[in-house]
Amino acid sequence: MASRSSRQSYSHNHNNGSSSSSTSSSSSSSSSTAAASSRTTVGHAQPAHNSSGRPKPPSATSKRSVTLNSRTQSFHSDQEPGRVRVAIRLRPRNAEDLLSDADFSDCVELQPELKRLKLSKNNWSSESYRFDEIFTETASQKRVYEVVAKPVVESVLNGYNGTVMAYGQTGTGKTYTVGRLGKEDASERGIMVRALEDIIASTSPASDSVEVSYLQLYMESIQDLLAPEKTNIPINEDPKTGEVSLPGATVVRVQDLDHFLQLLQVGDANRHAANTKMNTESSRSHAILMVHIRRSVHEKVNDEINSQEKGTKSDLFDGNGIPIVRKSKLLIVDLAGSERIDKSGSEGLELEEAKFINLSLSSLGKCINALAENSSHIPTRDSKLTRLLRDSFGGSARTSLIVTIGPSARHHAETASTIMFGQRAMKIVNMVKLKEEFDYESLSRKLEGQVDHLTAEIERQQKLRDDDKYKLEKQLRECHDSFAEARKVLVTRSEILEKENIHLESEMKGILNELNHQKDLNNLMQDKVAKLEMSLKHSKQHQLENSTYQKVLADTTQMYEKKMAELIKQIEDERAHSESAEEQLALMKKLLSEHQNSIQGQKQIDELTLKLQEMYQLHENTLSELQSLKSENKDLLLQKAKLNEELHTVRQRLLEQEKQRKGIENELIKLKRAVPENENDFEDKKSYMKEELSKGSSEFGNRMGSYRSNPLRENISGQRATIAKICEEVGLQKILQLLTSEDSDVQVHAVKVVANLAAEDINQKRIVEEGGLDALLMLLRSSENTTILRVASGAVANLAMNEMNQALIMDKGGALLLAKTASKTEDPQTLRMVAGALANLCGNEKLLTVLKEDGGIKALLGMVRSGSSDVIAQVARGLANFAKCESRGVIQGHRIGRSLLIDDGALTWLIANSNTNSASTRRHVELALCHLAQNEDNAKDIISGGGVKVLIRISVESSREDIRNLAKKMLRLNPSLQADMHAR
Ligand SMILES: Nc1ncnc2c1ncn2[C@@H]1O[C@H](COP(=O)(O)OP(=O)(O)OP(=O)(O)O)[C@@H](O)[C@H]1O
Repeated sequence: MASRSSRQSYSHNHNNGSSSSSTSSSSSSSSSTAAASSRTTVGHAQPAHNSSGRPKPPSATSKRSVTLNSRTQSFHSDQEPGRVRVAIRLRPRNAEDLLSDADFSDCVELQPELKRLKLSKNNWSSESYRFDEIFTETASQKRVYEVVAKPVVESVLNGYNGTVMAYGQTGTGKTYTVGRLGKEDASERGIMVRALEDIIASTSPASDSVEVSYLQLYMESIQDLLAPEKTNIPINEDPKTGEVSLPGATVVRVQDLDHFLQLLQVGDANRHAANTKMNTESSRSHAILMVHIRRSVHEKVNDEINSQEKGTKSDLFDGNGIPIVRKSKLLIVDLAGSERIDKSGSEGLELEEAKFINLSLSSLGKCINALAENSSHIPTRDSKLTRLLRDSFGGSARTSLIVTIGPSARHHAETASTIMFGQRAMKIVNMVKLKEEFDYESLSRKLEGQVDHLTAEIERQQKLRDDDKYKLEKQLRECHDSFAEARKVLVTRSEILEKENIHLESEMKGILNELNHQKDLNNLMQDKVAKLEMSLKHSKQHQLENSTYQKVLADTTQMYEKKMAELIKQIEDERAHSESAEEQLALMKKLLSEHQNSIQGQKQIDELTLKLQEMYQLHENTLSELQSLKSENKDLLLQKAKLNEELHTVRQRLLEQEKQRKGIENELIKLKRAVPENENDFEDKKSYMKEELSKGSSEFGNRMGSYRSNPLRENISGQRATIAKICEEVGLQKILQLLTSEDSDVQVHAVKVVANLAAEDINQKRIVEEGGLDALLMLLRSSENTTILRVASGAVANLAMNEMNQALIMDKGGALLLAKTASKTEDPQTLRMVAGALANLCGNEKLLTVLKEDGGIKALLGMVRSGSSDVIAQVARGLANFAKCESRGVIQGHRIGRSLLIDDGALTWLIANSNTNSASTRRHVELALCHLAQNEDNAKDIISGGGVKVLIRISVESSREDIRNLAKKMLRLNPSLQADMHAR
């Protein structure tokens, strides 16, 4: 139930929808509609409104839109979005009604079409009431669900909290309406099952979660119906949001409807039911089903919100599709019966139950009255039920109430009060709020996923690039190799060609020379032939002229002709030779040109070079591509780093939020728990342990064992650890400053913390160094507060355990102050602390004289007046310490004279209390007497005080063997005591 301040700004008072008539039943239309319209104009949260661009609340689910009939819509009309809706359901007559109400007269008459109910007091008077819906006894479970609960369920699916509750007298059908499992007949299913059916159908297990807790509130104790051993579960109320939660309750994630049915069955089996006279199946507890829905909001919606709320969200989230979750809670409550105790005939435990039920229901009624009347105080804290339902009435949830009534006139009074309850509830207007938040967890998961994806992508690209690079380098190497090979081949070939060329050229030269020679010869022959022809001509002339010579001439001619033929043949041969030489030359030339052609290989080299250049270019390109990929890679890495940073920021925020929340919770708890209630126990045990340790008692080991396992000790060490942590966080200096605070409460807490710190050896030095001892002594000097005096004395006692501090305490007048404190208080706890402190100081041999002068011994002895065995035990311990130090001084030879204890009357007290019942006191008294007996100078007083007899008894009867032996030794070694013994 919301606080008055928040509610006032949203709600508006509403007229009662009832009208009464005396002789006839009138269906007065005192208009709740009119009132409702006035309510909606008063700045209501308007969840149905979509002007803000937010998803339209309660009327539609995002996954499965469920069509509502006109009656459903009017029940949850958008006109009054936050008002608590109330429906009446009339149970059919049962066998008992039929038996008891012989005349079948009903006290109620339903007018469902008018949404009115007439309640007849008697035959002549009735009252008419208007409700949001009226269900007759024939109304089906399905219709009841669809009208009353389904709109709430849809609203919850859209991110609003919702409550559906059944209220009514025992046996009127609350459990039937709300909790019926309907295992055999699905049409019988109640609201819980139907609600979960819809929720499961409208959510996706991949992105959403549906979790349930099932509890009962029985006799003001919340019990987990899914784990019945969990009882008394505390209620947690968020001081900021007012959200109510039960951190100790079992929360089960629902897998499917069968799973939920199983859970419900287990819960129902555990539900405590006691029979009453009115209904053998009566539920004596309030059953509460809590359904927590967490839904991821679609990206689109997210974008819409981002665009609507630009500037309000951090840049980090802009355009990134940050997941948003809607968390909502549905409460389905089956209240225990609202019958009157006297009428139910309850007795014994059932009477007690009924009282608790009445307590919770009546405080629910009070809250509803207060809310309906716009009261400034809503008494939500009166019962656990109202604390649990704090948010359901006047809070931020959408609430439907189904009021169940029976028809019988016998229950007129209960029915009337039930109806009035419903009427008042109708006036309450809630401030329905959408609860959306960034899903930092899934954002974190999403970012992690992105980072992983990017990392894998970078690695993949890097690998691809490495592969490409490797391939290109390989190709390049191969090109280089083939280029070098080709070059080598070309060089060899060109060398060979060169050589061949030179050879051919020289051969050609030779042929040319020969040809020229042949030509010359030819010319010569031609000249010769020409000359011969000339001579032949001349001869022929001579033949003519000289016939004698004709024959010779003929012979000569014949010879010359022969010779000419020979010469001609020779010329032709030469010609042929020349031709073959020319042919050879042509061949040579051809060969030469061929060779020259082969010189074109050079061109191939050039081409290859060109090709290589191209490949170089390609390589260059690849390199530049590599370069750009590298820079892309760099960008990706930068993006990754940015995402990591964002992830870190988000995690930090999550941690901070969590830390802040825990910090606030813990601070309170810490402050409450910081100081153990009974630190004295610890002190006792600690000094006891120290003492026992110093004696090396064998039985101490056993005791120590049991002490270690003592839960009190564990508790105290836990508290000590908490205090040490606080000290670490707050700082000792600040805590010590608080000792001087003007607020005595603060002083009390501070001195308790300091006392606890002082109990630990490791803290004592620091406390003294930082002025803690001065502050504690100041408190002893000035405070009148018993607690402060007690705890400060305890703290001084703790510090006085440390030998280094003992002289300081004495120097600063600690003994005087302790003595003064002892004289001004009668509080045994304080006296015990003071006695403990003085007893610790008594253990320092150097301080004995000053301690006595400052009145320490007198103060010790004075404190026995309290009669407290704890105080007396400390006194005895102090005297034993004192006597022991003295006897040590006597043995070492630097102390003479009788004991300082004797003047102050300690010996007399020791002798008188040597037979005390307290084992601890007795042991210390025995020890003190033994040590006093060590000093010959004390003998006279011991003898005169009757101490010899006591020492003899100690030597025989002491429970401790070492003390018996010590007493025997003293009696034997002290001559005066020996003499006295013999004289007896
Ligand atoms: N509308 C209904 N139709 C048929 N039977 C009904 C109807 N309402 C209640 N009953 C029957 O009446 C009996 C009492 O109902 P139920 O146990 O639900 O009452 P209740 O209000 O929850 O009682 P209690 O407060 O004691 O738990 C049951 O047997 C139930 O089946």
